[in-house]
Amino acid sequence: MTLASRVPVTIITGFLGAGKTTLLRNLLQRAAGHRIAVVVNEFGSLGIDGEILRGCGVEGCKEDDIVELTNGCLCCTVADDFLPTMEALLDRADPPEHVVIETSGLALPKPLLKAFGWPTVRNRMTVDGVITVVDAPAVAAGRFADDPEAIAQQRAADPSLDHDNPLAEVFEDQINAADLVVLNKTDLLDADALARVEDEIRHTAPRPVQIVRATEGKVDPAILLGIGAAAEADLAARPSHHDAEDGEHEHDDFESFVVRVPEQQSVEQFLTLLQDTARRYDVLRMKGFAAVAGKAMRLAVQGVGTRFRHEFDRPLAANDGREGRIVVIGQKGLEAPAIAKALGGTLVTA
Ligand SMILES: Nc1nc2c(ncn2[C@@H]2O[C@H](COP(=O)(O)OP(=O)(O)OP(=O)(O)O)[C@@H](O)[C@H]2O)c(=O)[nH]1
Repeated sequence: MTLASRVPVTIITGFLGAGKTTLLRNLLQRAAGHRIAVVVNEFGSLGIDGEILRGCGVEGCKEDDIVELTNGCLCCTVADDFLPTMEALLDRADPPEHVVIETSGLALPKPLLKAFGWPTVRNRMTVDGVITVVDAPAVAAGRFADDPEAIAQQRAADPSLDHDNPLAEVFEDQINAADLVVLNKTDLLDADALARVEDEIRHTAPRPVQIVRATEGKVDPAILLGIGAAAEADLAARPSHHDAEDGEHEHDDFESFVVRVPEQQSVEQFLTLLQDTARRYDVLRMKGFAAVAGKAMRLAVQGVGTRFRHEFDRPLAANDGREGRIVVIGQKGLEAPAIAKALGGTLVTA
């Protein structure tokens, strides 16, 4: 295979709940007809993103075009899991024209970029672009900002300290790697606030970066695909906290677990319960499914902070039972048993 015919790969990154899966679903719908393979890596063990994408309803989008890597965070399992997956895609009788990778919301993209320099894929794939999806209202609310007082105190004790907020570190790495930033959820901010968020991103980025605004991840596929960045050959321009950490990074700052919840009496009560619990325990992300009394359809719920959405997404199968499951993700120290109790459920994994 000549260098010119290397398969382009687009990496979609962005913090938990920024809208990566929503953007990808939209892209698959609008780019129908192209042979796109999707690799999804999620933090939390329910495989919800893969299920959402499989249900995208796009004609010609085959089930085995969506590959889930659930064994830990992509950026730490590159050699074991990721590279063999890439090779298997390339070796298919009908290989994809384009590969899109959705990283977990906590992944630092740089180790993944580095993987494209490995001998087994170097001559066969090129990173067309890194797209970082940003949750505009979360930035505006200061989710990724350091507490200036706390950091000043901690720096006095440890001058090498960069951030006191682990979210700031992940956000910065994801912006640093970007060829394109999609500023998503613009429906939730006014023009002034959006302009401030854009300024903050430009200020964070180590080099000029293109920013496009979006709602519901709707961006023209022609903007997303075909950037032609060859990002794997341009690593020095993409500084990372991972560079200084000898290959380790701070997933220890975050944790996730699953809560089994009983059949719910009403959608409204359940949403209120989820919201109250997210607020009280400072949960970053919740997503999952539940059964509701008298309903044959499954209730899918998605929470980013205290903002929740829900839909009845598909009929419950006979073997689904009436018990639901919710993934809960937050910073280390989440009170898992208390959260499970607050949701009226049982803790499955901690
Ligand atoms: N208001 C609003 N909500 C949005 C928008 N885009 C996505 N969402 C919602 O935000 C939630 C998270 O979206 P996802 O696409 O699942 O986010 P993600 O980045 O894939 O999440 P993780 O994979 O868990 O990191 C969902 O409830 C979406 O419906 C938007 O533009 N506006």
